[in-house]
Amino acid sequence: MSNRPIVLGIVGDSAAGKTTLTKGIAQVLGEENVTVICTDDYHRYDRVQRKELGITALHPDCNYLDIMQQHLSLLRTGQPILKPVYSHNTGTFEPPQYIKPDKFVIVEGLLGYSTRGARDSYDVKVYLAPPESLRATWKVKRDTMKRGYTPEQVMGELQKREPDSEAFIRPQRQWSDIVVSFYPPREDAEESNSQQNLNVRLVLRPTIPHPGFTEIIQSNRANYTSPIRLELDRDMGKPVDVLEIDGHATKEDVIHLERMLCSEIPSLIPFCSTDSNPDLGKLVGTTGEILQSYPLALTQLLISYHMLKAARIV
Ligand SMILES: Nc1ncnc2c1ncn2[C@@H]1O[C@H](COP(=O)(O)OP(=O)(O)O)[C@@H](O)[C@H]1O
Ligand SMILES: O=C(COP(=O)(O)O)[C@H](O)[C@H](O)COP(=O)(O)O
Repeated sequence: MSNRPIVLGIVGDSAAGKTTLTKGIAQVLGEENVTVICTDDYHRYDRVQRKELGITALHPDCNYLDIMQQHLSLLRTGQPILKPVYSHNTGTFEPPQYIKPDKFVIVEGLLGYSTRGARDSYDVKVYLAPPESLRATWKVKRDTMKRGYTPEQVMGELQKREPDSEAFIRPQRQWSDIVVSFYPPREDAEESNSQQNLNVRLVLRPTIPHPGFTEIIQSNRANYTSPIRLELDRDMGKPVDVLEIDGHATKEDVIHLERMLCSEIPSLIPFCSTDSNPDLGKLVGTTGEILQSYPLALTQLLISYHMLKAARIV
C-alpha cells in the first residue's frame, strides 16, 4: 500500500457533471477515505469583481493557479494545506480551511490540468465532456435552482464564456487518461436530454493500463447492437479504445463487466454491484429527483478500479 494519497483529477466545464461523478466515486471508495478539493476555491476574484472586470471564472488570470499547483503537490506528498474557500451560495470568499489529505484525494474543477506542474500531481486524470446542449440544460437547471441565477442570466453567461471554454477548458481533454461523456440516446430527443437512460462513452487512452475489456466483451455477444461495446477510435488525433454503455443496458448486460472489474481488486468486491451496494449509479437529478443508471455505476467502478490499483502498486 502506498503511504501517500492517491490523487484523482476530474476536470470539465461548468455543469459538466464533475460534482456528481466525484460524489459517486467517493461513495465507492468510502467517504471517510476521501478528501474532495474543488479548484473553484482558487478563484482570484469574487462574483462582483469578476463582473466589474469583465473576466470569466474560466480564465487562468481569474484563478491563483500557482497556489493551486503548490497545494496539489503538497497534498500528493501527504502534507496539509490551508485552502481558500469560495462560496457558490454567496459568490464571495469565506475563511480558509485546514485540510489534511485522506487516503484518496479527488480534485475537481475547471482548470486542474492547465499547468504542467498541476498535471504531474495526479495518478488518474478524468475529463468530463457531455454534449454542449446537455451541459447547457444541466447548467440552467442547477444555477437557477441552487445559485440564484435566472435562466436568461445563465444562457447569457454561457455565451459570454464560450471563447474561454474553447481556449482554456476544452484543450485540457488531451491530458486526460479517461474522457467521460454522458449523452442522450438521441440528440434530438430534447426531453431525454437531462434525465434518465443517458448512455456513456468512455474514451480510454493508453496512458494508464486499463482492464482487459476485450476478452469479456468478445465472449459476451458483442456486436454493433449490443448495449455494451468496445471500439477502436481516435481522440484528438491519438488512438484510443472507446467503451460505450447504453442507458438501456440490463442488469445481465452489466454484470460480467462489474464482476471482471471487481475480481482484479478484492477490496472493490463489496461495492461492485447494485445488489451489494444499492447506492451505486445513483444521482440527484437537476430537479432533485433520484436517478440510478448502469452507465454511471460502471463509470464509478472503472475509475475506482484505477484508484485502488494505484494504491496497491505505487
Ligand atoms: N451523469 C448524469 N446523469 C444525469 N444528470 C447529471 C449527470 N451528471 C450531472 N447531472 C446533472 O447536471 C447538473 C450539473 O452537474 P454537476 O455535477 O453539478 O456539474 P459540475 O460539478 O461539473 O459543475 C447536476 O445538477 C446534475 O443533476
Ligand atoms: O464555472 C463555475 C465553476 O463551478 P461549476 O463547475 O460547479 O459550475 C462557476 O460559475 C464559478 O466557479 C463561479 O461560481 P458562481 O457562478 O457561483 O459565482
